[in-house]
Amino acid sequence: MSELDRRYLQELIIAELGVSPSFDAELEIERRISFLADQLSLTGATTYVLGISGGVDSSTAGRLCQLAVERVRAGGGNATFVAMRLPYGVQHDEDDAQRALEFIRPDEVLTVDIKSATDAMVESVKHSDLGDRADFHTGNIKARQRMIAQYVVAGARGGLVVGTDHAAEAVVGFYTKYGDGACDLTPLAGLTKRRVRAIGSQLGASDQITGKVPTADLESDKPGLPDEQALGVRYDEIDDFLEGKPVSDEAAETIIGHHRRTIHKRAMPIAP
Ligand SMILES: Nc1ncnc2c1ncn2[C@@H]1O[C@H](COP(=O)(O)OP(=O)(O)OC[C@H]2O[C@@H]([n+]3cccc(C(=O)O)c3)[C@H](O)[C@@H]2O)[C@@H](O)[C@H]1O
Ligand SMILES: Nc1ncnc2c1ncn2[C@@H]1O[C@H](COP(=O)(O)OP(=O)(O)OP(=O)(O)O)[C@@H](O)[C@H]1O
Ligand SMILES: [Mg+2]
Repeated sequence: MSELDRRYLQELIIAELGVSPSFDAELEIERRISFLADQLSLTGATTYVLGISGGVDSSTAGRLCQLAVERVRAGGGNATFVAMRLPYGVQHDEDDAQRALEFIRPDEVLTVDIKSATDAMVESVKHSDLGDRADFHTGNIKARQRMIAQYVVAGARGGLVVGTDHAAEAVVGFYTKYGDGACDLTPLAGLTKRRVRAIGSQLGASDQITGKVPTADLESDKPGLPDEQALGVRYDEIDDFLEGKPVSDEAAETIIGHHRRTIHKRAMPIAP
């Protein structure tokens, strides 16, 4: 691909994902809290539901949700934030998840262990050929079990499920389709990873939270596998690409390759 073609594609992707050329953490916090508060009155929902893993994305989105529901209540409205802990058995970095909850100070914490549901599904499909990546596919079952748990709570409480997708994940399609990719609204949309960290930090998250190595943590064989290792590209490079800065040929090709292979995840289902 020529330099000019690549540059053009970069601009198209930046526009597709709505990454802003400038960034002010305070302004973005205000804009996103207002968005979350407004959506409750617009939809008639009274509850936000979000899984809290201990990672920076859910910590930041969770705090924004809590601040939004507090704002709605201060205005006389009815709104609650339910933070869900969704471990698969015992989470190896449970301390980080507890630190995230201390930072968020959610109205309610609900814990659902997704292990039995995940294991039951694995057992039920084991007669089908899962090939040599069974642990990888089980990881996607975990993400989808978390989705089910959040949707049942949202359904029962007149709530909406909050997603943590942002531009740096969306561009490479690094999420499970209809798993953590399934949600009703995405308050972090358009942000690069470093901007999510900056917002988290501005909201008062500790360095331990904002500096935590990003991990999907879905594969039992590879606990805490860093996203950057799975993706083959660093978030700093993804962020530079999305902020319109130059990146190495290798990084650009990796990002564009992931983007191309995951177009279907950012689109409606294919129809005739
Ligand atoms: N061209 C096409 N047009 C329409 N649909 C297409 C398609 N190609 C695949 N598909 C469908 O998409 C499916 C594959 O997508 P999907 O099921 O998502 O699975 P896949 O993309 O293979 O795996 C999910 C990836 O996201 C990562 N992840 C997941 C969850 C959370 C996080 C995190 O960062 O926290 C990361 C995970 O580590 C893994 O690398 C196929 O099984 C097929 O059903
Ligand atoms: N163990 C878990 N408990 C509760 N929710 C989870 C868990 N693991 C993942 N999730 C949900 O799935 C989302 C996607 O995970 P992802 O790893 O992208 O985000 P994160 O863990 O918040 O941040 P990071 O990407 O930096 O690790 C999380 O934001 C969270 O809402
Ligand atoms: Mg994570």
